[in-house]
Amino acid sequence: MRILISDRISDKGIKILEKEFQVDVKTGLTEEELINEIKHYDALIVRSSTKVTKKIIDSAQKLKVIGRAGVGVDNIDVSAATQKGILVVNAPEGNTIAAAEHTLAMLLSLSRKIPQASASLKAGNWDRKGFMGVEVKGKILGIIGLGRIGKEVAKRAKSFQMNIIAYDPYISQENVFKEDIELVEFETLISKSDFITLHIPLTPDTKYILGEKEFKMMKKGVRIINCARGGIIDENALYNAILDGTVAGAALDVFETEPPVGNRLLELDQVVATPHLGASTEEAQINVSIDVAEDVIRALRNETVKNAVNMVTVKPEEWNFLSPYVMLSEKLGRFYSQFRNGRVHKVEMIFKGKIADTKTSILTSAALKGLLNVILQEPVNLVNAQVVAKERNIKIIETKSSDVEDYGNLLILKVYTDKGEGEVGGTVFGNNDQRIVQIDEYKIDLIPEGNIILISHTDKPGMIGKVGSILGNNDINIATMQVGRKKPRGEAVMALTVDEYVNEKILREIAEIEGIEDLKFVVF
Ligand SMILES: NC(=O)C1=CN([C@@H]2O[C@H](COP(=O)(O)OP(=O)(O)OC[C@H]3O[C@@H](n4cnc5c(N)ncnc54)[C@H](O)[C@@H]3O)[C@@H](O)[C@H]2O)C=CC1
Ligand SMILES: O=C(O)C(=O)COP(=O)(O)O
Repeated sequence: MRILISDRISDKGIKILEKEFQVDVKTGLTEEELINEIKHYDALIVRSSTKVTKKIIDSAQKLKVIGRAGVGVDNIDVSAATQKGILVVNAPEGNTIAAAEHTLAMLLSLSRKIPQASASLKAGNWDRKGFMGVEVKGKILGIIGLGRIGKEVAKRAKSFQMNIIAYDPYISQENVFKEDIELVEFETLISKSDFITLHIPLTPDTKYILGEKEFKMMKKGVRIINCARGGIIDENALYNAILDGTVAGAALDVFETEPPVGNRLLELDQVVATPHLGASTEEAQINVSIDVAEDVIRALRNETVKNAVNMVTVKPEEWNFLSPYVMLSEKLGRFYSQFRNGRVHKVEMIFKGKIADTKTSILTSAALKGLLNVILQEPVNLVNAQVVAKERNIKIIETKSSDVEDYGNLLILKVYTDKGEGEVGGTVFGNNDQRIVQIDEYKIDLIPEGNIILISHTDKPGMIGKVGSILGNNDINIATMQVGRKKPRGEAVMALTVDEYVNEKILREIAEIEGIEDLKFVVF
């Protein structure tokens, strides 16, 4: 397998990848060049410079994973990747401290005008009046986005005796000590803060979170720090707010367009700027390079990854328990679509027992993967299964109950089609002994492996013998045989596991036995 690295990352990660894969580092590629290159690769690793567009993703032929050596994935068309079943992973922890420290450096640069003073001195001046600063002690620092970086910024700002307020709609006050950080509404934050720093991702929701209206609500003399993403601040509105004196200064590490060629903000004395250096420390670059390399390897080996962006993440301990159920769910789907026809409009996954308290969404994806892969031409995997199903107007529902009936854990895949509904249920015995234990209302005990002949028939003497002799005459060896029935001599289901592939002619011969209503050959 081949890996393309299209932005500069630390050698440490590259060395890990090279132990197992062919790695090519090609930086500075245009979109056109990347469209041509991507066809040959199983994995792509980027930082923020490469824009992984839909065109690039659509040109990929065997791409399985896109790795982001850093946090923000706004440069990757994640929904195009999901659609195509390509996993996106990032490395969100390795550069937290670097970004937080850079933010503090920017805060102090801004309050003490260090870059301007340094440039003046180097230009031959000795100006001690022109660079009067302000202290940060006792000032209100408003943090927008209290995630990994926002929290580290808060800790450090606290040691400067700043008063910290924060806005993050996804965090509640119980998660932070009120003495350290007071969570407030957005309007309160922007109107009360002396310094505002942003630590949110760029998404359609956060685009221009600070614009003309917000700058009008701010305290006169507020200072703004953006070490998160260009595009979360409306740069024109910021420019005007600096000119009209509302904003005393801004420290910007990121820009709407990078590099920020012709950006008027860079002409202003009140602006301190760095070229997207938040994550640029030796330590952070080693961390993210190793983290992304390890996750890309896991993805290429089909193992569970640590930092999936477009799939549910499962911790290794949880994965040990879940993985046999993931395999079973896929088999339930594969089984169902081979023994029933009809246009599917709803899929219900029913979870009973302890399994109901786990990340069931991955099990639902696995069942859909099994079900849809038999029906569709396009490859369906755990990344795109739910998206593909929804695109086909298949309603997906999950029903959970902690009730334990006959089995410790039971998964039932119930499928609703234009020809009626049907279900198949399974469980796992011991560590990884997967079984199908229910087909519609029939109880059964079937190992979902190999080739299975599934026969709906009337239960009466001689049926098993007749089926067995046709198979015997054709040199087909029966490995196991099961009958599920509601009552003696009523409707029943017979499941035969056979060692050989059974051709159409033999299946037709069996189907003609009197009392057999339906017959399907299922291959796992
Ligand atoms: N300048 C640089 O080199 C770097 C920039 N970054 C940027 O910093 C961002 C934050 O990184 P982390 O703290 O690691 O991410 P994170 O995911 O730990 O934190 C983001 C926080 O933003 C919050 N949030 C989301 N939408 C919000 C909204 N509308 N209003 C307020 N809060 C909102 C989330 O609840 C979360 O707590 C990244 O997305 C990336 O764009 C990250 C690393 C380096
Ligand atoms: O991790 C992030 O989100 C960053 O912005 C760092 O970007 P970079 O990898 O330095 O291009």
